[in-house]
Formats: sequence, C-alpha cells, structure tokens
Amino acid sequence: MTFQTLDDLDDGQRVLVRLDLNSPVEDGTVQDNRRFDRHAETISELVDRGFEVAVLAHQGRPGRDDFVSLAQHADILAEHIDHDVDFVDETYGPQAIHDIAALDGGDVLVLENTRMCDDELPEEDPEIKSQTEFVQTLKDEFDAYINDAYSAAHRSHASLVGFPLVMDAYAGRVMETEYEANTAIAEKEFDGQVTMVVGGTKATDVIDVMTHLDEKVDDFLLGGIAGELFLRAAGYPVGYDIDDANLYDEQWEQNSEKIESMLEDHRDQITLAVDLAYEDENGDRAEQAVDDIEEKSVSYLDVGSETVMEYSPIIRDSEAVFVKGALGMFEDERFSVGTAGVLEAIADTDCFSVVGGGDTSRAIEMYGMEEDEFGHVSIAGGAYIRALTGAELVGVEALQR
Ligand SMILES: Nc1ncnc2c1ncn2[C@@H]1O[C@H](COP(=O)(O)OP(=O)(O)O)[C@@H](O)[C@H]1O
Ligand SMILES: O=C(OP(=O)(O)O)[C@H](O)COP(=O)(O)O
Repeated sequence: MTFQTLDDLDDGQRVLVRLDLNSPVEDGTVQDNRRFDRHAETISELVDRGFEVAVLAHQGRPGRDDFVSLAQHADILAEHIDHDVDFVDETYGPQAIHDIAALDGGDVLVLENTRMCDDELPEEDPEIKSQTEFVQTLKDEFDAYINDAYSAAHRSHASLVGFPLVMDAYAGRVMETEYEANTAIAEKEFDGQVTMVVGGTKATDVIDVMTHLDEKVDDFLLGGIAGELFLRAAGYPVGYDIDDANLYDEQWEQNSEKIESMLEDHRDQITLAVDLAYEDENGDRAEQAVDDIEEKSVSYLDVGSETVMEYSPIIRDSEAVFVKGALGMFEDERFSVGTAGVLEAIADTDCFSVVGGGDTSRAIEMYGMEEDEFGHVSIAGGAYIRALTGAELVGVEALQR
C-alpha cells in the first residue's frame, strides 16, 4: 500500500476528515447503519489521540428525497462514539470557520452536507477540484486531511479528490481496511463458477462495471432497477417510469446502448427475472410473470418467487458470489422476498461471498442473518464493484500522490 495512514500522523493536530455517512432516509429520518459503526472506530481513535476533528460527508443527491442536512448524522455518530459531536449548518462559511477555530483537542464537529456546496459536484479532474473556493478556504484551517470514505472514492468530487492535492493527506482506518480487503478480493482467482447479483437503484454504476467484468463473472443475476432496464432491452414492457418517478428513463437514456450490446454479446451470462412483484389494490404483494405483462401500469418493487427459485440453484453451484444492490425494495417486508431469498441462498452455501452497499448490506440483519455467514460485508457498493474490475479509484489515487 502506498498511501500514508494514521500511523504516520503525530497526535493532537487539527484534522479535516472525510467520512461516508450516506444513509437511507425514511420519511426524513436518517437510518442508522454499519457506515456509522465502521467510521466510529476512526473517529474514536482520533478523539483518544487528542486531535481536533472536523468531519466532511455527503448525504443523498440534490433533488432526491434523501438529500438532507447532516444534523441527524452528528447525533447518530455521537451515540456510536459515546462522545459529544457538534454540528454546524455550513460547510465552509464564516460560522463553520468560527466553529473550526474554536475546536479543542478531542472535539468533533460535523460540517454540513458537502453536496450543498456548488463546488462539490459535478465530477471533474482533481486539479480543478483542488482550486475550488471550498477546498482553498478549508485547507488553511487544518494541519492534515484524512480520507476514510472508501465507499465514495469512485467519485471525483471536491471533498474526495481536491484536498489531497493541496494538503498533507492520510488514509483513515476504514479506507485502509476496505482498500486492503477489496484489493485482495479483486486479485483472487476462482476455479469454479463466479456469480454476481446485480440490483439496486444505481443502475448506471452497475451496468458500467458489468461491461468490464464479463471475463471474470460467469453469471449475472439481475433484479432491482437494473434488472428492469435489462428486461426492457430484451423486449418486455417494463423499465419505464410511471407517475413522476425518475428512476428508469434517465438511466435508460444513459445506458441503453451498453445494455443492448451486453445482451447481444453475452446473453448466456445474463439471467433475467421471470416474474416481478407489485402492490395490488388491497395493499398486498402480488406477482406477475414477465411474459404476461402487456404494459407497465404498476411499480414493480421486487423480483417474484419463481425468479428466486431459478437464482438459488445457480448460487448453490457457485464458488464465489458477489452482491451489489438489492433485488427489491426490501425495507418493506412485502418486497423483501428477492433480496432476502438470495442472501439466504448465499448464507446456506460455503461459497466465497461479498455483500456490498450501504443500503443492501442492511438486509443481512433485517432478515435475521449474521455478518459472519458471508465472506466480506463491505460498506462500499459502487466502489467495491469498481475495484473488482482492477481499476484504481480516483479518491485512492489522490491519496497515493
Ligand atoms: N424495484 C425497485 N424499486 C425501487 N427501489 C428498489 C427496487 N429494487 C431495489 N430497490 C432499492 O435499492 C436500494 C439499494 O440500491 P443501491 O442504493 O443501488 O445499493 P447500495 O446502496 O446497497 O449500493 C434499496 O434500498 C432498495 O429499496
Ligand atoms: O452510497 C454510496 O455508494 P453506494 O450506494 O454504491 O454504496 C456512496 O456514498 C456514493 O454515493 P453516490 O452514489 O450518491 O455518489
């Protein structure tokens, strides 16, 4: 490993720490998850070593329901480290600078959602990000920058790639352990069948990676939004937005050519759902075979039971299974059949397995499974599957300069 870690940093300094606390939000309430657990270890170490700590993190995407303030995150983090955590509703404005200046050894201050600053997005070269007002203002307030956000390290955003270019930069404990684990996994060779379960809402991330993993993965089992987009490309009338949702059409525009060429060149490696589940007029789960769907008139919120029966034996025959994204909206028990079914099939075999993603990995405890039934549970989703391709992550590269 070529980056500096907390072992290379002298105690008691002023540090700016980038975490990934991006969490599910239900009706405006931030849901606790293992990202807090893991990052708490880094923050507790910094507190114990007398550092003055300011935390940068993002939450959601502008325009989405999960794009909220980090005020609740500060409270949840405080519970996890059993220590006070302050919050300021600015990222680098005058009040933030004032509160940073007032930090004492062992204090922790969470700054407002980085994505509320114009400079954070979009993705641009690290050199450009390093010259933004956001980075230039905060850099002089600290002795060092620590990036602990492995799970966001595939994004070329200011808080991830800008600071390491203009400050003394270190990897936090989560960055270190996730980098080691995921790099080792990417280098692993498997004699038997390698299967990847692909779902979730971030279809653009997974489809891009699938096109680079066609030699490593023998079988892709599809579900979630990505699965419906593949069904659309295969000629089924699903994978369209209904009402005013924006989950499908935009991602279809971005990916339709890649999906069509994946289906043309690798059809034998791709297994699509044979049935889908939706909420009927009584509020109950109902299922429909994809062959019987004439027009999309309901939101499909899970793969159906037949699909789980088809996916389970493929998992049983696999030497390695990688999961990225849920097969349905598992947070609602009615639509957990696909995700819980596939995770149980993995837990029941002795294959090597990795389950990734801040959202998807929550299904493990929600449905009565244990983390140690899986080879590795990563708090990273998009970053871990990108690492599987052997590609470096921009946020990691920035630390290695
Ligand atoms: N058909 C679907 N419709 C709406 N949401 C879905 C559907 N399938 C999966 N999801 C949602 O996908 C989320 C996980 O996807 P994603 O954010 O891409 O993965 P992760 O954060 O685990 O990397 C879950 O919270 C689940 O509710
Ligand atoms: O949750 C994240 O990624 P993931 O859902 O792939 O695990 C990261 O915080 C990145 O967030 P983004 O996909 O909105 O850039």
